Amino acid sequence: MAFIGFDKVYKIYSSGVKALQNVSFSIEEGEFIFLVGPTGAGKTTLMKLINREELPTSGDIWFDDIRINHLDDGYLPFLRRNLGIIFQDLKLIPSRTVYENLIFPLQIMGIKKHLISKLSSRILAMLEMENRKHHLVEWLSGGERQKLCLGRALIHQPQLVLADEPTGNLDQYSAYEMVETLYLYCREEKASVIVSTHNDRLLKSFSGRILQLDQGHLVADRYSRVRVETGF
Ligand SMILES: Nc1ncnc2c1ncn2[C@@H]1O[C@H](COP(=O)(O)OP(=O)(O)OP(=O)(O)O)[C@@H](O)[C@H]1O
Repeated sequence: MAFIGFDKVYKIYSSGVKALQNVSFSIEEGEFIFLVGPTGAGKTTLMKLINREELPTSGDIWFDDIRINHLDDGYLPFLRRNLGIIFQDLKLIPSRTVYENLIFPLQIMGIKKHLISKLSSRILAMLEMENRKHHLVEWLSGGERQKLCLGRALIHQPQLVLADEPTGNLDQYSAYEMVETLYLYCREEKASVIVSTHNDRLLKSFSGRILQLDQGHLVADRYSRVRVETGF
């Protein structure tokens, strides 16, 4: 059984927009996926279906042997424990510190203080933001906020990471660094990672599977191989 499975999924919003049409694919554990397609192709919708923020109009979605479109709402926190999500609108609390924002998901999960301290130190070191730990998020640059979101998504060591346009406001080097972090996380933790992007240069910098949507249809599913995987 695949780790993630979409089986003939349709998503038609109440406005009548057909955001996804007859989409079927499967993803194995440890796969790194770029999700591409023009504006409005359905990339965010696809991620929201995996996160159970939206339900499909028809078809089934499987996550680790569980048919999540039939999952009782009471089980959603268990589903989301296995997910790390980087949203387009970041969802940080600007009036709180870097540290407070970082550990927020761990507190919700009821993780013990000593483990929170260990996990947060590891992530702050990974982000090279130890000296920003007590800074308010509103003092950070856009790129630093995006880095913090990346850390917050990975801090609980999820099995699946969904990153929706995580490099949107970043310069090319920072975008590369962010995807490289996700790429290494995928390899080291054997986690699956789905990154939606409009940035073609990133596709040329990392080997991986590319799922391409167009007007709600999955129009291509291919692999790209890059000979040298470090540096631009
Ligand atoms: N809540 C909603 N209600 C109605 N229509 C929606 C809703 N969310 C998205 N849509 C529509 O569904 C289609 C797919 O949107 P989606 O955000 O999934 O595309 P996308 O590929 O992520 O686009 P972008 O690259 O611009 O972020 C678009 O036509 C969009 O306007």
